[in-house]
Amino acid sequence: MTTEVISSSQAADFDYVIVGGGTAGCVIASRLSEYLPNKKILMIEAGPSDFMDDRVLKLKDWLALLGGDLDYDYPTTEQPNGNSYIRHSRAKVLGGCSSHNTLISFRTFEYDCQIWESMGARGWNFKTMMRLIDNLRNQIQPVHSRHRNQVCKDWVESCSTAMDIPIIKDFNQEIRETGSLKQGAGFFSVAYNPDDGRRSSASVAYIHPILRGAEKRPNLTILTHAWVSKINVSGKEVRGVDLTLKSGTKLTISPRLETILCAGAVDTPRLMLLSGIGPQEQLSNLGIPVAHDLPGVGENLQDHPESIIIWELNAPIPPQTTMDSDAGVFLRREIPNAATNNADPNLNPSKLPDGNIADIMMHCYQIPFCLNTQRLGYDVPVHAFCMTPNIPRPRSRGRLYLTSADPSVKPALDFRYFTDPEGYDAATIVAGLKAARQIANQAPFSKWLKREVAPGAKIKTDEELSEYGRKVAHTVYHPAGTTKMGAKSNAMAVVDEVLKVRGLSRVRIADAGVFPSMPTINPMLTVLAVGERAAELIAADAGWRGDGNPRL
Ligand SMILES: Cc1cc2nc3c(=O)[nH]c(=O)nc-3n(C[C@H](O)[C@H](O)[C@H](O)COP(=O)(O)OP(=O)(O)OC[C@H]3O[C@@H](n4cnc5c(N)ncnc54)[C@H](O)[C@@H]3O)c2cc1C
Repeated sequence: MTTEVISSSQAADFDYVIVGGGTAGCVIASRLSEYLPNKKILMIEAGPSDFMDDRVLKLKDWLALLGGDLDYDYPTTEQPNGNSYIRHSRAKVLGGCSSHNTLISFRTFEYDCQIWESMGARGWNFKTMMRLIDNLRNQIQPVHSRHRNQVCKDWVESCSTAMDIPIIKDFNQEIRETGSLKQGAGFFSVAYNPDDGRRSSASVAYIHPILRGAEKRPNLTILTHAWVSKINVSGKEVRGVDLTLKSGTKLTISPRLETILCAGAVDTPRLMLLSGIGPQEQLSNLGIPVAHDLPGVGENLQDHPESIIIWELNAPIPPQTTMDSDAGVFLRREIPNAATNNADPNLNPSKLPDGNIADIMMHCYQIPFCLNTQRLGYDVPVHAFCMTPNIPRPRSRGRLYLTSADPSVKPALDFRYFTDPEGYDAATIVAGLKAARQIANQAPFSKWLKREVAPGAKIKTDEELSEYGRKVAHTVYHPAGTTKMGAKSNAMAVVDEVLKVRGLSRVRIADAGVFPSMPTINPMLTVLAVGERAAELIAADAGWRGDGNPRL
């Protein structure tokens, strides 16, 4: 079972402490306790357990969790080129964001692995990523036929006809076999149980078997409702963390071996900065004593921005669905290998050619997802269908920073959306909106549509589409990169290729923050793979010799 209480005598009895029982944290807790049965592991989660909690477990109800009591709900700073009203949901519950996301599951592309390696993430190659993803415990499969409604099926068919692209039966099989996705449309693969519609989140797949007693892990303690407020640094060594239990009791945990930070791309850098680990100038200006000057903490903030185009339907959407966003389309806008012309050395330092892999992606939403259009005065149709073009490999880079030493003040998230000097990000959104209209004009999908609600027929030129597209821009909820992995020579890297924090001993980071750059696809499987690899690396340092598979 999970617990909300540990005593001060227990506090000194752990070998490893995992901060954050989220997507990567759950993988690491499960694997480390399996690989190292003689080591004691504590995982600390700020939120409650999701075990037997159908509010969380029923995938279709995901939207109801956003903005509620299980959401940290981070605002963004003013975005002069984009939308300043975006709220970034981050889950506060066991399983982290995999407990409130849509569980769309894509394998990492080979190209993204090559970019990572070119940025100093040695060993994070495609072969290794595929091995790690093969090893995941989540139940992942294409949306079941019983969850495919006719509107969505017609949409996929129209994507294929209008754009002259194939229908892909299994996106992940395609990535596994060819290394990427080029143009194509199809139903997503989703981490869920098609029989009961429940999530196969990180906690369900990795922790629930332990909570049910189906797997015995006497060496693992899962502490919920406990907030980690400080990483304790002595000299150049991390000694552990301070935390507050649900009861209000404060404890210091000093693991014998390592502290592993898995609080996510927002809360890991936030905790590091509040603990004095980060850019010296920022910390000194706020009066936070500097424990370790590390300039990259909070920098390199990335996301998948998306925009939206909305139609009113002339009939209600049939009820079959997994979570109202069951299918998607991948397109290619630029000429082959255009990425080699990218002048920014921080984005593609080795000028790696991108062939003709997808550079536009679109989800469909079978609900009125009108939160950003309504503010501009557009109406909200009862029966709606939305397409949300996003930027798979965005070029704008932002930063996360503290504005106060007060730990209750949320950090500033400045994504700097649509600020890349070449205007690549904005152009991708315009191309996506135009493609969406082409698809909407194509039968059989076109037969379902009554009218375009937003932006509406009056918005036509590229300039108009760009302005609209950026004003109503939203997030696919994929912040990453704020504690990036990189080569020793890169002063802005926060962790090395084995996830150890630069210049400090006995501490690693394993969450979406370590991504050197954003993978082309929705990132959850890549985060789970980071968790799997972190567990292998940590266990190997403690003498684990693996399961007989070669470690690349
Ligand atoms: C609404 C939404 C929809 C998404 N949909 C998809 C999708 O369909 N497919 C996809 O691939 N990706 C999706 N994503 C992105 C994906 O879910 C995340 O990238 C991924 O889950 C992040 O994992 P993580 O381990 O980095 O962090 P998290 O999963 O966020 O884990 C961090 C954990 O740390 C805990 N924590 C934080 N601070 C502290 C502290 N100080 N003390 C103790 N505990 C702390 C948190 O409570 C949380 O449980 C979505 C995200 C959101 C928000």
